[in-house]
Amino acid sequence: MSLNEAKDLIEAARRARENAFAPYSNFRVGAAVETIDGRVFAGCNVENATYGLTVCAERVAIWKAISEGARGFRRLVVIADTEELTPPCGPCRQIIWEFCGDIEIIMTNLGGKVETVRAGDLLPRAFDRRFLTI
Ligand SMILES: O=c1ccn([C@H]2C[C@H](O)[C@@H](CO)O2)c(=O)[nH]1
Ligand SMILES: [Zn+2]
Repeated sequence: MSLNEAKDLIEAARRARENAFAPYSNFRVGAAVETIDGRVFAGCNVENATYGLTVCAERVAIWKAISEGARGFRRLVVIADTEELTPPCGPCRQIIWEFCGDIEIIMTNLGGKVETVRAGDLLPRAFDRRFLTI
């Protein structure tokens, strides 16, 4: 992966972040996932007055992709306005593992700082379908 190649994906996440519905936390997040065949699906966090119903940007992006029939992902971008780059939360790590496996996760901020990490490093020894021997 070259960061240059990821420019469009980062831009998609940055644009999605502008749609964040975050009146409660004021913490705006964007995400974008790229399929193996090059399609991009982006999402933002969507909060709710019942706080626990809030959905993160990463899950919105992935569920948009899945609901459009996309399968097989290459990389995922998450963008927020933090100096220490914002990683996916615990529930999102599980969802990323379910649909994307050991994908490359690109974390970035509005200033252009970028770090990459693999999903498997964020969620070691994950529970997944391999354990469901039904
Ligand atoms: O990786 C993250 C971390 C947090 N949030 C959202 C959830 C909530 O709306 C707000 C504060 O946690 O940020 C995301 O969308 N993605
Ligand atoms: Zn999350």
